[in-house]
Amino acid sequence: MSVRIHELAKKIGMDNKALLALLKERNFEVKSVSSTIDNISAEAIEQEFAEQNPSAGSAPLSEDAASESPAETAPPASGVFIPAGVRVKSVEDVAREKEEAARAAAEAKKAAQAVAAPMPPPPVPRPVPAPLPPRPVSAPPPAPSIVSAPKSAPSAPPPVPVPSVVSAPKPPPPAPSAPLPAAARSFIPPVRTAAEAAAAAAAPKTPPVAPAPRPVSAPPPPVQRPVSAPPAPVNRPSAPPPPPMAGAPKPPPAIVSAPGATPAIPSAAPFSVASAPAAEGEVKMISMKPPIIVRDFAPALGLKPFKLISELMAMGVFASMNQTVEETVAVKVAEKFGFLLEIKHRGDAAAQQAKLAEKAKKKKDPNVDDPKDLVPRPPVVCILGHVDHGKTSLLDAIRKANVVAGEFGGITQHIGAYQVTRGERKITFLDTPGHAAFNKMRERGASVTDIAVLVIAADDGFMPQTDEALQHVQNAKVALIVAINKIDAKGANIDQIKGQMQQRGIASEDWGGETITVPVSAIKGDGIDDLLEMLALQADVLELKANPKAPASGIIIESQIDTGRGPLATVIVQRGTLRIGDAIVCGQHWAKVRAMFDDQGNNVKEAPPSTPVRVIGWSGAPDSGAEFKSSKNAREAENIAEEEEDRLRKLAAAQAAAPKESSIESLFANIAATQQKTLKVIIKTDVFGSAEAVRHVLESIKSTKVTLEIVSTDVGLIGKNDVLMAGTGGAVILGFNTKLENGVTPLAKHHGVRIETFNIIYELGDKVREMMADLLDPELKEVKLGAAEVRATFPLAKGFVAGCLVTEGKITRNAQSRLRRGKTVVTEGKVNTLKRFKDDANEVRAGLECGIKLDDFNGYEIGDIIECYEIQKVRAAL
Ligand SMILES: Nc1nc2c(ncn2[C@@H]2O[C@H](COP(=O)(O)OP(=O)(O)OP(=O)(O)O)[C@@H](O)[C@H]2O)c(=O)[nH]1
Repeated sequence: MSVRIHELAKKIGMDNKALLALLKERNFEVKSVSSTIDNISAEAIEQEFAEQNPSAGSAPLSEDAASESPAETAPPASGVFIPAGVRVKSVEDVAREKEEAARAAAEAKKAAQAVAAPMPPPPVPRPVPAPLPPRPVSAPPPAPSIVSAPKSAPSAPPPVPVPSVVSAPKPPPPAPSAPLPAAARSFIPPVRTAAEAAAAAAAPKTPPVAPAPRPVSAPPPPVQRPVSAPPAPVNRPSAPPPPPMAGAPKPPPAIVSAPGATPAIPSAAPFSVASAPAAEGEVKMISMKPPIIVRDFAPALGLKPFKLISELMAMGVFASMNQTVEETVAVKVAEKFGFLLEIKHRGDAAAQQAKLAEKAKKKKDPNVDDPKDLVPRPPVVCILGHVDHGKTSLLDAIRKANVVAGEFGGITQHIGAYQVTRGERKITFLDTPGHAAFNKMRERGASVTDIAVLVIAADDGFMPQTDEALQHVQNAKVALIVAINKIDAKGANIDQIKGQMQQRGIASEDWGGETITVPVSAIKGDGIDDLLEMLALQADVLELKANPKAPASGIIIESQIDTGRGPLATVIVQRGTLRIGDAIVCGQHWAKVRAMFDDQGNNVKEAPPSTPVRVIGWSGAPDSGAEFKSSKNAREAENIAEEEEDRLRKLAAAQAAAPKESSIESLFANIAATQQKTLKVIIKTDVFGSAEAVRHVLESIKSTKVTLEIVSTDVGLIGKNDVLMAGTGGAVILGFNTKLENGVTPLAKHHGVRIETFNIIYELGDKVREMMADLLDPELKEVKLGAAEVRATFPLAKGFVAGCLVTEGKITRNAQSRLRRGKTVVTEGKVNTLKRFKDDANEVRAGLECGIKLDDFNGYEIGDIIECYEIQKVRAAL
């Protein structure tokens, strides 16, 4: 058993995403809020939340938590709610810890180097090496008091209690940006070079007075963090004074000031000084433009050029003052001196400038929304799947499950786009046909949606259109939810479907994949709520937003010409709000929105993002799948549409006028084409999508013998103009889901125009195939009638006659025949004479004897076979 994250979140009253973040931090393998965790963990979390005091702040803290400063227990910036008693490391914590560990390692290394320095002196007894408390949780000392400690450093021996300060377990402050007084910084380990070493040497003699450290152990104030030193400093007291310094202790101040002032490094000790900042964790950045010339590079590192040259020589690189240093070498040298060298190539700057320009451009671009204008919008969900797998039934069930189902009338079949309300949320659905011919519609559906629901019948499994729909979904890169429908049906096998899903790389969540899979029964209504919940959840994850204030734009889902209302189109608004009176343009068509209707036929005045509406007022039926955009006014929209029409016309003319390939082959091909039989058709359909589907079916009919020419495709009733056009061009009119205008039938009869109408797409395809085949000359086919074996020969006055026994079928007078001797055909001709005894016969059947004489042949031999056949004409295949 497992529990989905969103379910658990609901139970414990926590935000989905917050819980997801919390679980991720706890190393649960969860990807989305629809992922699951095991029952036991879920219960533990539930319990944990149940036990906790509602106010996290007042909850009794665990030992760990209690040890944290208030800042640590506060909810992280991510907004993730962390219950009391639950210690969760924030990202910053983790980063800080890492940084700290790295620093500690560096220090340890340094200390080790110091120990290994020339002539390591005998280990100095550590004054207060004392066992360091693991986590001096007990409040850190107030910052100022600590700061005061180092202040005394230059004049007085280093305070012995340093270790205790150092021992402060708390990592360094999360925000290093917190200004740390220079004196305080000098307190940090690396500072401890000459002066400190000397002081350390003296330290054992000095009693651990430590006025400064005391405050460290002082109670509460949380300020202590910044000062808390890295763990390594434990070595500090034992660090021996460097021998050369022993005699002449150098005043530490120069070093103390190192963090701030880079170049002011005594050339005599470039290494120690230069490395100071790095040791303090303050890696200094130098940025230089190539080429890096020794003369410029040295001052940047705070070195005299000759020093840099000798340093380079030590690395095997010989360069003079004016010579350039290779970038990789320069970086290494910089690192050696505690700097991070950033080389600014010109390309980088150019790219940066280009980026800035792009940003500026975007700012001005009216097509780019200001994030503050974006508001959540309903998801657009497309239902896809194989024919008859229950897409429409599922949509019906969803509409019934809709909480305002009572408000809905019957399904408005044609619009194909619906909006349902669930609780306070709206979801927009697009229904797509499952038949192969409607591929374009499915592709369009998938491409304009946010989430695709792939419906698979549990008793049928993946079928060709299921795979095709899946392909569309994957191409469109939209979120996928699989609805295994018909789970109530006999033979339903959910596991088999899940297996098929796995084979296709979309394994179901409970099979270790990521695809949300919901078993449903559209007929019984089972699982519909789960499906809606998953859709809502997925929409949450996608964080869909749009700008309702922008000029309206969107996609044409379907268009048609309605008798009475003229061209109308179902559109989905994707951006902005479409209002009555708006001027919109789509390709070569434009509209001043006269009226808009929702999926139930109600008048609507405005359509915000993700709303499907039917728009009336178009100049023509726009292409499905095309994008529409708002214009300033109707005139501008008309102009744009006209320009587009003009452009398309010119393009077509240019294509027609383009020089054709002229070669002998193309000449013969052209001659063959003119001689080839052609079936011309005019397509009329109810909606644009059907026209596409019919075209698709017709284009899929392949024949080398007959060409199919689609003269025109249009939506609407079959009218007189269509008949006249068909009469002139010798075309056939194919109507799909449409009717004939009054007076069309007699006109068609008069002009000899054939009109065929269909409601089922594959019937249309079959009929067109037939019509194409009818144009071909019939094929001749030999049909065997029977055979007879020659048993004797009889002389006649003129020639011979063969005495035969009919062995199969029948022998017919005047039928075509051939005489075989073994495998050789000796002669072919008609059966001239056929006699039964002495009488003429028209046909003699198998098992009877007869006399046969073939046209102009007398050479019969016993054993010859006479075969009788006829030639029939059959319809040629395409
Ligand atoms: N037993 C059972 N039958 C169902 C279920 N859902 C749909 N059907 C039946 O499946 C058949 C096809 O349903 P439709 O909803 O028309 O299928 P469709 O996928 O929309 O079909 P097209 O639009 O032609 O692609 C109908 O006879 C439905 O009654 C279900 O959950 N259980």
